[in-house]
Amino acid sequence: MSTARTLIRGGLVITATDETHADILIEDGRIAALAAHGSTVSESWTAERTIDATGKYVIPGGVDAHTHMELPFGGTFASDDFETGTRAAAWGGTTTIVDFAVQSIGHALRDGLDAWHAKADGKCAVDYAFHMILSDVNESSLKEMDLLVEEGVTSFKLFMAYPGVFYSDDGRILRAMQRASVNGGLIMMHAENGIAIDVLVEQALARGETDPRHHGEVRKVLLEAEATHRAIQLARVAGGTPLYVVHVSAEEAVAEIAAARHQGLDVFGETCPQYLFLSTDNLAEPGFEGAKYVCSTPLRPREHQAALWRGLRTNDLQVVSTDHCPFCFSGQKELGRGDFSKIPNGLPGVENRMDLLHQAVVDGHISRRRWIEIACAAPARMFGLHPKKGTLAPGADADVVVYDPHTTQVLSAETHHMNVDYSAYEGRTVTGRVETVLSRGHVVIDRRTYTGRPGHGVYIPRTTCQYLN
Ligand SMILES: NC(=O)NCCC(=O)O
Ligand SMILES: [Zn+2]
Ligand SMILES: [Zn+2]
Repeated sequence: MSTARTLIRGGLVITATDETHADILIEDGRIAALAAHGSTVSESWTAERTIDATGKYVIPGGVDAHTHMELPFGGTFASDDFETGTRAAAWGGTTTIVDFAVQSIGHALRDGLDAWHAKADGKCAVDYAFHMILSDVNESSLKEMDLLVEEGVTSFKLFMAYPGVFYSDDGRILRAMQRASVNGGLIMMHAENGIAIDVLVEQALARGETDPRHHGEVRKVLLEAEATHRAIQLARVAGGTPLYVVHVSAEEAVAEIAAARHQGLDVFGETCPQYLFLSTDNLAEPGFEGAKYVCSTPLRPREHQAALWRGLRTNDLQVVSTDHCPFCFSGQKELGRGDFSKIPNGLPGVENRMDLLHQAVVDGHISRRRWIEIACAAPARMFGLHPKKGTLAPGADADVVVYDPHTTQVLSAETHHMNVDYSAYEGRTVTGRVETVLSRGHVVIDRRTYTGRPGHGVYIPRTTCQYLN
């Protein structure tokens, strides 16, 4: 479908590598050209639509490489489906999500992938792609991995946590890694020692420790660090398979990744806004309020945040994704009243990521270019979406956000667009707000009005990782 020739004029164009006052010409859903603002080249451009970005930032649409729309978990489903979740993503300046299709135990990868395509097809407001969760590594699922890589599902998440659900033992992990080292797939790891955690859960419950804060206490830092270390060693044994550790929350886990990278290994790390902005203080909120903050890996004591920020600055951590996996407080998180282990794991955040990371720019944790690197460019390269996504360059998809860096907003469930009855950041004031969003040249948010539609977003098959050391 062709879109109007569009001009975005007068903004500060920020990519992972440059900041320039430039105008952008968009044609047929792609960026046709950039030229210095006021230059004879850009002055000669004409278009059916001109967006005035004076005083604003013009940035690539966000790439959120870790979402779970409608994930079945703990006897319920994540409360955002692909329609509501991708609309919320658009509101928050994210124009591509990579969600996780799930292989159920005893089923083929293909069954899981087909099911996720059916959930997403015709529903999405912005573009989407899939990783595959491997819950049942066996001869036939290993063979299927090769086919999936060929068709554009090029990353596979394995779990060292959640025994009996998604868990794989070390032998299965090693086999999947060996296969990935041949077919080019990227192994993503949920690195927590789930077997040991389950013992601690049982012992805590036997002592009558049932409140949400105990979720954080049993999922120990050492068990995240140990699993991270083990995953790295298994990847080495498998022949140096690239490894991407998801939702890193603990300083000690960052240290394992940093040490591996120091040795030149292809080990990468992702963290999430909840670990950067929230802490065990939230899990310990009075009554059952802490349930709102139950996710795995868990929130950590505030002291861990400095190591995560440092990792993001030094590139020991490369990506910030949301792990968006919302469950309503009412009726869903409440499943775990009286037993923290029954609280569905996951936090909402797909709408908040770009703003929270801009706040990190305002607070001096990261530079503006690093903001774009960790939220747009790196996830696009890591997951084979570059050069279509994650940057503003001729030929790239015209996924563009006009961002107002001066307006302040208060994050709240009253005003957010995610289908969940609370905000993990309720009442937090942030500086900066998405103003206008284009997805492949279509305006989907027009000066704070939603103008998108379900089905505009298309499935994007991916190439293999473009981020190797
Ligand atoms: N992170 C979380 O608590 N829920 C989603 C599933 C996962 O990523 O492990
Ligand atoms: Zn996980
Ligand atoms: Zn996740």
